[in-house]
Amino acid sequence: MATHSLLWLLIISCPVLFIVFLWWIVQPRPVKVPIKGRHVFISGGSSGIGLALAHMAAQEGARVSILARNASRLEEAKESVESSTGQEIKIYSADVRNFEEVKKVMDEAGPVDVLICNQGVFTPQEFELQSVDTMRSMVDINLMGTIHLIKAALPYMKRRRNGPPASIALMSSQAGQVGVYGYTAYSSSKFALRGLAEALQQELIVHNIRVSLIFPPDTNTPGLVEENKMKPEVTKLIAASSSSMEATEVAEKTLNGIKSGKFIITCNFDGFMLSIATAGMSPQTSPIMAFVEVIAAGIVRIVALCLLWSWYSTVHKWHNHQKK
Ligand SMILES: NC(=O)C1=CN([C@@H]2O[C@H](COP(=O)(O)OP(=O)(O)OC[C@H]3O[C@@H](n4cnc5c(N)ncnc54)[C@H](OP(=O)(O)O)[C@@H]3O)[C@@H](O)[C@H]2O)C=CC1
Ligand SMILES: CCCCCCCCCCCCCCCC(=O)[C@@H](N)CO
Repeated sequence: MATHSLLWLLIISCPVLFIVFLWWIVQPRPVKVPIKGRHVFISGGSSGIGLALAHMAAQEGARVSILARNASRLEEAKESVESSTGQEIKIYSADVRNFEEVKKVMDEAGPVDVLICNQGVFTPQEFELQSVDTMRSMVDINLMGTIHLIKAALPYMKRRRNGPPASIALMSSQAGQVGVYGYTAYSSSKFALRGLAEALQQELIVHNIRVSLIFPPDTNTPGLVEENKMKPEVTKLIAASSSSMEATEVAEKTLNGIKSGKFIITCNFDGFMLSIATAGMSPQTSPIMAFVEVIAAGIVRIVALCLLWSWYSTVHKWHNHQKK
């Protein structure tokens, strides 16, 4: 009897002690990043996920600025956000590829509290068929554009002295966690954001700035409608491994993740599994999530290997079908 209860005590106390240990070591420490009354700057805010974010942030009482190239789409976005939320928002027309333009915008917009680098372009195509120019535009807009935005906004963000933490959020993709057929250039540009975010968080922690990385699945946006017109069949089949979402749902996950100071922000259950499979050396602020990552690692790796097996079967089947 006594050994029985001792055994139970051990079984229960081991995980509890382990969680306490994780709670003690996780870095950066968990924080809250308030949105209300703060300056939220969203690039690519005139369409899709960015526009949904602008609506939501304005609804929550943030001072919202959005940036994109096309001036008339910016005007439309401004009208729609203002009429539905009653909050005034600022619009800026610039191409993120041009650092001088971006810098001018940031000088004019004033200090940003929450910078959401969401602009992005995606053209899926087999590597051998895709032109170097198309590839370069994805890397330039998705990666260099993000670097330009942060570079221009950071000096002002760092000048904040006290007050709640600031935040820099980068819109990656599930194709930034796993390479996917047809996304050679796009996946490169989105994987790169992870390295950027991990290194940047180490540099900015002392300035009380939190970095977040968002990994959405296929999301119903004007961008996706365009993308689907030329998506290779194999890319469609593989991307269907994760269920698709609405822009408002992704925006909600994003904003909640930013407010909780999360480093990795996942959007659906598949994305949650993917984040465990690719936890790597990314920071984890939540001791519970750290616990789940450790306990589930082995089994999730098996699931990942099975999924890869099915993806490779798809590729082979398609290849054989094409040869016929
Ligand atoms: N939709 C999806 O399935 C998924 C999307 N994502 C990512 O989410 C983000 C938003 O995607 P989504 O809402 O679908 O995209 P949309 O195509 O609907 O919107 C893209 C936005 O980015 C702006 N933009 C594009 N290029 C530039 C540029 N050079 N300079 C400034 N602004 C630019 C566009 O405005 P304009 O053209 O006027 O400049 C527009 O506001 C992207 O980073 C994308 O990679 C991630 C996973 C899935
Ligand atoms: C271990 C368990 C794994 C769970 C399932 C993982 C499924 C991964 C599917 C990847 C799909 C990539 C979609 C990219 C969307 C995107 O960015 C484009 N629409 C362009 O915007």
